[in-house]
Amino acid sequence: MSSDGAYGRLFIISAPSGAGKTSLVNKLIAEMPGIELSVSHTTRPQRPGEKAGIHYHFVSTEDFQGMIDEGLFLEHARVFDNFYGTSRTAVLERLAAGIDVILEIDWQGAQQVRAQLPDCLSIFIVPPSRSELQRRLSARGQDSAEVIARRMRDADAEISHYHEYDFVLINDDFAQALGRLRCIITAERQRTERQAEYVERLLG
Ligand SMILES: Nc1nc2c(ncn2[C@@H]2O[C@H](COP(=O)(O)OP(=O)(O)O)[C@@H](O)[C@H]2O)c(=O)[nH]1
Ligand SMILES: Nc1ncnc2c1ncn2[C@@H]1O[C@H](COP(=O)(O)OP(=O)(O)O)[C@@H](O)[C@H]1O
Repeated sequence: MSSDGAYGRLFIISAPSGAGKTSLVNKLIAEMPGIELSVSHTTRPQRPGEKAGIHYHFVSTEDFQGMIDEGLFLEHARVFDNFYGTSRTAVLERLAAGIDVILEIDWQGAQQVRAQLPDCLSIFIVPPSRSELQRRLSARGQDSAEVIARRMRDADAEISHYHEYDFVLINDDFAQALGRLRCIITAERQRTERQAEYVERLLG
């Protein structure tokens, strides 16, 4: 718990690959104090430009399985033939310290987190169109044509879970989508139960 007695809020962000969730979240975190991104573990190969411990904790399938066996994941899932998971202690310690945490995870992970921490707030990001999604995946220039084709094939399956989320954001104009994301986080921080201690102190 933080010095004012409040736990951090947990935000889940999901989107089909290439919709822009990492770009939006990185920008948000850079400009907003008190909110951090959870760094996932993955068995996927490191992309050029990605840094271990910053973008992901890159681990072998054997080590990932060991972490599952030890119960170290809050959630984990197989996505595009690789494993991804969120460290339980890293998230819970930050929430207990009053820091808001963002999880960038897929719909399977989102379901697992909601079942354990129902107070979390989840946001689904969609691209303006399929063709723009394909264009962004290609323009990112980090995946082979085969990997991009696989991600496009799986996009519909991810998007079909949009109704399980509290909010849906269309990432067409970047600045507008970022503004809307900021609004959701800010509104959540103003919830009555999160301000109650402050107001009670004011009342004496
Ligand atoms: N369940 C779960 N999904 C994750 C986690 N980390 C990333 N993902 C999802 O894995 C998918 C692929 O991520 P990545 O390989 O980084 O590709 P990108 O989304 O195109 O940058 C995305 O849909 C992510 O939301 C995690 O810790 N848990
Ligand atoms: N609103 C936007 N308009 C145009 N390009 C965007 C927008 N949002 C993100 N992008 C670009 O699309 C690509 C995919 O974005 P990224 O954040 O990596 O997606 P994700 O994390 O969802 O896979 C990147 O090259 C990024 O710069």
